[in-house]
Amino acid sequence: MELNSVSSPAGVAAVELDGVGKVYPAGAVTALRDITVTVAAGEFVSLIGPSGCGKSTLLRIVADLEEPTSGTVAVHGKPAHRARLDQEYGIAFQQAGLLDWRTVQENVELPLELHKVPKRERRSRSAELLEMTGLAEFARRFPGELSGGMQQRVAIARALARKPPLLLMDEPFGALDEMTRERMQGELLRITGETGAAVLFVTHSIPEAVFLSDRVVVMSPRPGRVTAIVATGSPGRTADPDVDIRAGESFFESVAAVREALHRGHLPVSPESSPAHRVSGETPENASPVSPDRDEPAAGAGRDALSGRDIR
Ligand SMILES: Nc1ncnc2c1ncn2[C@@H]1O[C@H](COP(=O)(O)OP(=O)(O)OP(=O)(O)O)[C@@H](O)[C@H]1O
Repeated sequence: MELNSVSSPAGVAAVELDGVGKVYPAGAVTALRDITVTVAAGEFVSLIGPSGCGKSTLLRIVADLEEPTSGTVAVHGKPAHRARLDQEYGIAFQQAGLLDWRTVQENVELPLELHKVPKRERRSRSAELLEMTGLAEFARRFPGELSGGMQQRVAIARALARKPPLLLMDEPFGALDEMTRERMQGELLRITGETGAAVLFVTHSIPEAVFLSDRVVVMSPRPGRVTAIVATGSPGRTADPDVDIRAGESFFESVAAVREALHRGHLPVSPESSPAHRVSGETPENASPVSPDRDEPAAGAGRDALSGRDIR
């Protein structure tokens, strides 16, 4: 099927964040500080960090839903605002954001409608996506009749409708049961593998980040800074379908590396410590497996990245 998928300009990064900071005026909250990250065309990059460290804010800045206070943002070489107008990406955020008065099928077809894709093509594409997300029998239902997880799957199908060259996803699988979640992870990799789309993905799950990503960007507690990048090589994409990659030793090692980086990011930062590790332009090939932003080894007490409990 020939869809009007958007192609990424050759050699141009999908996302380039340079020195991005964000201070919310309400309460003068510094959410982000000096974030420099590049997502190459076709690359899968996850953001992981403790609750409130600014992951969603960063994604919203890329999507031009928030203005950065400092630094610059480019999406396929364009300023964020231009990229939004040109619909350079598909979005699937925590809140499904579906239109209540449209059926499931009509929600999925919305981006295609906006781009004047003929009806027959729209129908065939939405049918394919609803089949993939296990929602075929709910095509004519309305969002209010679905569970939260099902609504989330509709939002994912909609984000994929135009086969965009970039997907911005904020915990898209958070509300799904474990089996559906694993299936959707596999489907997402299959689809992005087929379309060559880059993905900037927010998750709280270390195994999910490792399974999906070429690189995992680890952030500190608020104000969010990049404290490490773990090159994981997208094990889910390269895996032999007959092998349970999640049970393998190298998968376990990557999970341990991200966990360790998260814990290190929780250690207090002294004013003398060096600035956050620069990651701009790093690729899966040249990124170090773990790139902490300080030289000191992890020592002393901190907070557990995921539970918020104290760790020793
Ligand atoms: N509109 C806003 N006005 C003021 N402060 C905000 C606003 N949005 C977010 N914040 C603050 O910015 C910080 C980062 O929030 P954000 O939602 O980006 O974090 P997060 O890492 O995505 O969190 P979680 O993992 O819990 O979803 C938080 O301290 C939050 O309270």
